[in-house]
Amino acid sequence: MKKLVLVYNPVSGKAVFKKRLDEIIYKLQSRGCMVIPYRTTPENADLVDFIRLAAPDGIIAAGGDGTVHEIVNLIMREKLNIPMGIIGTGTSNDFATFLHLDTDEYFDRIASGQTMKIDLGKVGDTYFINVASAGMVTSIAHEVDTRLKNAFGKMAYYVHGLKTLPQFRAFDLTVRTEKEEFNEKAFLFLVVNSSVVASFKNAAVQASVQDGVLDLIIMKQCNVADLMIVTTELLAGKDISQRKEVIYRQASTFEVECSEELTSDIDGEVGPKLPLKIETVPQVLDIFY
Ligand SMILES: Nc1ncnc2c1ncn2[C@@H]1O[C@H](COP(=O)(O)OP(=O)(O)OP(=O)(O)O)[C@@H](O)[C@H]1O
Repeated sequence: MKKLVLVYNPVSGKAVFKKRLDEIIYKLQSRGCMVIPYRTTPENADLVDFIRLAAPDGIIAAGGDGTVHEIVNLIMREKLNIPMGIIGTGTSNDFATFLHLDTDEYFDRIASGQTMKIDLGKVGDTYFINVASAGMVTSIAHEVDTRLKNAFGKMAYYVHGLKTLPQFRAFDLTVRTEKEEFNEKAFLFLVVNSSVVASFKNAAVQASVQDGVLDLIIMKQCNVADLMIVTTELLAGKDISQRKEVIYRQASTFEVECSEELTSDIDGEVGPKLPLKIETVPQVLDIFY
């Protein structure tokens, strides 16, 4: 019998998982899995001990991108060497959306132990599964309070962005990869693993979580009209990588510097200030898939 710790965040999204707990336990138990629930808190001080004591065959993270990020880092930091599953119940569930995990068959694959190895990104000691970024989208995401995020859901970032449009600032960025170095005045940059970012489904067209590289998207400084066109195309899921306002690159290492103080965002959490060295750690995490 497969033993699984189900780490669930009771407040993610609209606190939806509380209503789904019984259903999810049923789905796993009826497929022959033993389910051990762990309810998260902002600290999760005893989570490592809990997991060590439970000695599970896998961890299922039920929450938003923040919960997924925390479990990824726990597995890596503690060298747990067990697969992780994802049940997306947050405001945005970018990684689960990218892998199309929101299906009934996913529970069959968890129960049968079907996994794949995926790349992660790393900044300092912190791993990220989806995105490291800095610039205007970062400040928007952190300013949106939870209530507003819940009320407007995925549109919150965009709506809030429109409100603050005149305050958008460009930053002088220097980017160094293993292949090149360049400078650009830009509104924001993102280094992504999957192509779903801030609920934009096709933000990085070439992204794969198994290719051993990360994808850089830079939104160059441009006028408001052009910015609106790119945003509209992003919302429509169009490929923006070839647009003149965008720089798109793939590389295994990105060093990003900024002439001003700029704070990064790592998988939706506040990250370190620039300069950043962002590395790909190829095929290092087992995911139920
Ligand atoms: N029991 C709890 N009570 C209050 N906050 C909690 C609790 N458990 C976890 N959290 C907080 O939830 C946040 C992570 O939320 P998560 O990212 O999973 O969902 P979300 O914010 O709804 O979705 P997303 O990040 O995808 O927009 C963390 O800041 C964590 O501290």
